[in-house]
Amino acid sequence: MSTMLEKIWQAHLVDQLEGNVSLLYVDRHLLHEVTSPQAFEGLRLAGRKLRRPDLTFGVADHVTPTDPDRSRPLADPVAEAQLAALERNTSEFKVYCMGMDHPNQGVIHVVMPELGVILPGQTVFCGDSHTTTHGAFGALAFGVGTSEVEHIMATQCLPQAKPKSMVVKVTGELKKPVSAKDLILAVIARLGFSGGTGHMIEYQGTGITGLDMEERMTVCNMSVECGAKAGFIAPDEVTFAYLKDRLFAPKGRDFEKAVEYWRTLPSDPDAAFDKELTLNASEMGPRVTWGTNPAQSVEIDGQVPDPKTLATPEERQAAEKALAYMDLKPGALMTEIPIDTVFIGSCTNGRLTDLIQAAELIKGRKIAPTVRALAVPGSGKVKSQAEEMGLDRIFIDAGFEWRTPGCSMCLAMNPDQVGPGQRAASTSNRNFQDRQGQGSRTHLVSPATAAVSALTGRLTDVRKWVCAA
Ligand SMILES: CC(C)[C@H](C(=O)O)[C@@H](O)C(=O)O
Ligand code: SF4
Repeated sequence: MSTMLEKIWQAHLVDQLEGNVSLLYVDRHLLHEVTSPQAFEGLRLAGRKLRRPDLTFGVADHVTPTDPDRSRPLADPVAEAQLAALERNTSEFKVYCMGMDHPNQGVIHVVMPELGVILPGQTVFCGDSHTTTHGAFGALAFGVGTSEVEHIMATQCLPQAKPKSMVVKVTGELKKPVSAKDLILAVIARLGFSGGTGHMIEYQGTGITGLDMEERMTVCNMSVECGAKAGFIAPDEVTFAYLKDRLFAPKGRDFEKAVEYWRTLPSDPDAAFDKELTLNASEMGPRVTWGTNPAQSVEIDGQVPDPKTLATPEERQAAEKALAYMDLKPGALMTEIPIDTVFIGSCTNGRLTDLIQAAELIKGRKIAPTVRALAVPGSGKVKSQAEEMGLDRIFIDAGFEWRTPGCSMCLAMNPDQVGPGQRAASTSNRNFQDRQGQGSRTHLVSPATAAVSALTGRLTDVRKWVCAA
């Protein structure tokens, strides 16, 4: 009668500390250039060794420019220092690291799964909130702070209070072109910006088991956006097939033995959860955010809500503030909102299937002359696979910029930014004030919605587009 959370927690329990705090063993520790330099420095100052370099993996992504010209030193001295520190530290402490020139370099949450670094039943931590992505494999995975990064480096353990459990049951199946991104935006809208706080969400139901691994990663990636500690999905045949033969995954007989163990991980059918939510995937349409947090979304054929109609004073106040920042009027049709920037990429939607979906819609067409559009593969592997399929040509011929891998326009830590007052349709996961650049306005959407919106120059209902085409 255990949940998957209890099973994985129990299997990693090193010691029970005071209160509700457990000391957990860490199977995978992921590092990037923004949150690791200080932790390495702390380790060095304390004269400590890195406990398990073999369980630690690094990659350059956040400040890495996506310009194909990657000459060093970078123009931004802070970015240069962060990248140089990552390279120096991982080489000194003997950590496998994909620096800026490594062929597999890319966004950490895209790169690690595709190399088979992440396996079901593992504990996976990283100084990055979207570590929740790896829950797609049935791993207990979430972001930690820089001091915790240092703690893991030194001990390979992490003290943690056990979160509460929540099950989100998604019945039915998505009706294409409605996507996993629309699904998770709908879940977050239902739960609210902090509705998941203190909980670990397990996603269940046909709406989830029908998704491929890339779609499951999109769902788990955004779990943190409703305040949840993490989200995860029980491993199944889809998971095992994805992992087989990946670089760091077990091979041959070891793989079979691992699968036997992985099959024991799913929550028992009668396991009890602290909280439960049910949604029907077949009723979902494409979604778009209108506000400045990812819970503020409606379906694309809807309207900007009137703050007065919202349930609580907090929601009303947040909506008023958001609409002022976004320069939107209550009642405006979402499909009448013009956009000038389109970003397809990030750890939410920078994988091969995301690029394929977008490319199918723009093939042989041109983006609106008022739009700047970026297609940014999430990793070197995604980029080369996309290029083998000729997707780069489709994007370039349509007027997109085809970039090299990195976090890019997802956050304003590198040269890809949305200007003040500009409005973007973005496949990333956060629409906070100034997120994509000072004064930038972000509408979170799926790759399909981003693609058709690039063509029309306004937020567009991909269902109508598919019918018309
Ligand atoms: C820079 C990093 C610490 C941050 C995170 O924790 O998520 C970033 O990846 C983000 O998406 O906001
Ligand atoms: S792509 Fe965006 S959300 Fe993902 S790790 Fe990079 S900055 Fe964070």
